[in-house]
Amino acid sequence: MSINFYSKFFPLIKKGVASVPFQLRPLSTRTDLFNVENKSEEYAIFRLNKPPVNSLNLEYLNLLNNQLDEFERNPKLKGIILTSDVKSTFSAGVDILEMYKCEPKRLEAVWRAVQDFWIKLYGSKKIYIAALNGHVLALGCAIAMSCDYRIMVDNDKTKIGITAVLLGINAPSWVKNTMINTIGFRETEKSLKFAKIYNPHQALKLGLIDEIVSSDKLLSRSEEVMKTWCKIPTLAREMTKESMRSETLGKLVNNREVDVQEFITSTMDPHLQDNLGKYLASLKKK
Ligand SMILES: CC/C=C\C/C=C\CCCC/C=C/C(=O)SCCNC(=O)CCNC(=O)[C@H](O)C(C)(C)COP(=O)(O)OP(=O)(O)OC[C@H]1O[C@@H](n2cnc3c(N)ncnc32)[C@H](O)[C@@H]1OP(=O)(O)O
Repeated sequence: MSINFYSKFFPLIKKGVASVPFQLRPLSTRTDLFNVENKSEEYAIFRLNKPPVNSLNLEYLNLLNNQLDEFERNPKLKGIILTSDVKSTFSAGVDILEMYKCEPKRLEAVWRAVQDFWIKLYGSKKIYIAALNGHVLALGCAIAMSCDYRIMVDNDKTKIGITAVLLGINAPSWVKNTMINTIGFRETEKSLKFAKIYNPHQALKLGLIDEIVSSDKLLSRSEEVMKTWCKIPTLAREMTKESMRSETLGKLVNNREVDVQEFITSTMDPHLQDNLGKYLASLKKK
């Protein structure tokens, strides 16, 4: 069995690795919009920081995609804890302003960047732990589900889920598949069909998250789990992850154009545009 999982799906990245020798990275990387702290050679903490809700627009997705590539290029790095510095929100998903009254070319670029992000994250050989400090909605939920493990703060007001259907959106098949692989077919069907939003205890019961901790323990517990997992034989862990995920991953990798066209067609639909306008207004009114 091939163990070269990442390069199988990212031949260009593979080419980059082959032509650019690995260089030692600085201890941490800080931009205005995220922060990477290398806790040891083996793992890093990756904090999203785009207030007010870490919404994902094209520029931010491109920035995050570059950072995922950066992680992938570091052979010593085994795992990443993905979290957010924004108070009470992990991510509210795609920036709705990218979808409302949008230019088709820009929308296409946004969706390709969303696909890239999911393919890189879901297809990574590294260990990703989602440390969910706050709300985890829509694409934010798909991102969390694409990690290997989810730990969420114990706060009844914190929400996790995907409510696409309320706006007339049929979630893309790779989002559905990611959810099916996390909580099973029946619960996914109920969750998406009825736009279910869960608090942490409901999500834990469902298996949508794996642990709940108090907010002051979120990072220490995530690091504890990460350290344990870093001790697992790397090759076997990577091969297991590949064998568990390659089928689902391949379904999007081999079907990207159809997925792009479906997204553009459904988003440009006047009825959906109308819904998005009302939804945006309701968010602003609060
Ligand atoms: C629209 C499509 C819905 C679902 C699609 C789902 C799945 C399909 C998967 C693939 C496609 C993915 C698409 C998406 O991800 S679209 C994004 C959908 N996201 C949401 O529906 C979340 C909306 N936000 C909220 O519910 C709340 O903001 C949240 C996260 C619970 C935080 O609440 P709170 O702390 O009270 O903050 P505010 O609501 O006051 O928000 C502050 C500020 O941010 C603006 N904002 C919130 N979310 C978004 C967003 N996703 N995009 C752009 N802007 C957003 C909000 O309007 C406020 O703006 P203001 O100017 O008033 O400060």
